Amino acid sequence: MDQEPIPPEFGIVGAGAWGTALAQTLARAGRSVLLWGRDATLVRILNSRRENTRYLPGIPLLEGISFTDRLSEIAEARHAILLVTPSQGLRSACLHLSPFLDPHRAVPLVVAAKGLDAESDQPLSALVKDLIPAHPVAVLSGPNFAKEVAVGLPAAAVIAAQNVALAEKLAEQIGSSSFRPYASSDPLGVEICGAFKNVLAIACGIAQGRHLGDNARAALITRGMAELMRLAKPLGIQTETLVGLSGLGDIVLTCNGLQSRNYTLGIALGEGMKLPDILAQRRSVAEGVYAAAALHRIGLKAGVEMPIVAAVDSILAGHAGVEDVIAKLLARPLKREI
Ligand SMILES: NC(=O)c1ccc[n+]([C@@H]2O[C@H](COP(=O)([O-])OP(=O)(O)OC[C@H]3O[C@@H](n4cnc5c(N)ncnc54)[C@H](O)[C@@H]3O)[C@@H](O)[C@H]2O)c1
Ligand SMILES: O=P(O)(O)OC[C@H](O)CO
Repeated sequence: MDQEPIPPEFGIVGAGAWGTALAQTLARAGRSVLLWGRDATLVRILNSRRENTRYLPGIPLLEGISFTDRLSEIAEARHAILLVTPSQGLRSACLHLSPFLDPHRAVPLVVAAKGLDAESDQPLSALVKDLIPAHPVAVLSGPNFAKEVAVGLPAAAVIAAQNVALAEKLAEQIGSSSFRPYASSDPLGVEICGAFKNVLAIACGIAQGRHLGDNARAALITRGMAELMRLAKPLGIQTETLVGLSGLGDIVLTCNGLQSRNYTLGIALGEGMKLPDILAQRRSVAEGVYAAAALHRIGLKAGVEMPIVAAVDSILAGHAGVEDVIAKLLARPLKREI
């Protein structure tokens, strides 16, 4: 008699660079993983070549990973389901996944995308909770370029959940000798940091593209941190989160790293390219393009001054040119540092 196949320990929704890298790190930790991609052609390539030729070319994928284009199979995952679509695709991914989930088993859902829902300005974990209320939700974030994680270079991340025991359990299950997740009880803080760093990386890229120098980048990063600290207060975000892996850690990485899609998008803007032309040349997502407007609105609602976020938003929306925005930022009245 044929035996029923054992469901995978982890399901991953989204076969882009990060979903694939997370599958790889889980497989390296000895976990069984099923990776879902919505594009059947890519899934066929993944199955036949065991390489994500589109989003993570040149990296052989480990044996513990299987691939599917059927979301129903992901719902069987025993430990957790990682949600790794771009932020603006998460709503539809949840709506498609939800009917297959068993609310009585309530497998944890882990948001590994970095952004905010542009329809509601909600953090993604809140969106998932709204759409799939019976399941516990956690978030995974930190300074992690997909390619480095995929080849097994050392990296650290943070896993946050309101119930910190869940975050600790997931950290145990996901961690390995090359990938160290730290647990946190501040999912909102981790998500706001993850969205914010992408916007700041675009600002730093613009400065780089305009050849404004290293001093300007250091000033932008530091004043960006000041904006984040101001926003953190009314939102109730823990200070430790701001200087943790999802905050300072990811800002250090993304605002300097030529591997960053947000930073390089900023460079192209600074060099004078138009946003639609930059986006048309890219296959991969640059989340800061969507997060800037949402964060700007969140700042206004909270009564918090966020000049760098506002500047990036106005450039991306085509309301102002790069030169004007830079001149305006530099002409702001002098004030106390804090
Ligand atoms: N690439 C990285 O280094 C990295 C690291 C950490 C976090 N992240 C975050 O992970 C998320 C995904 O990024 P990525 O790098 O994997 O993106 P990517 O551009 O490499 O791939 C995105 C994938 O999502 C799929 N997709 C797009 N819309 C979808 C939808 N509506 N439903 C289902 N699938 C959809 C695409 O087909 C593609 O497979 C982003 O929020 C990003 O900020 C990326
Ligand atoms: O390429 P980016 O700019 O999306 O950055 C990737 C990761 O978020 C870095 O932590």
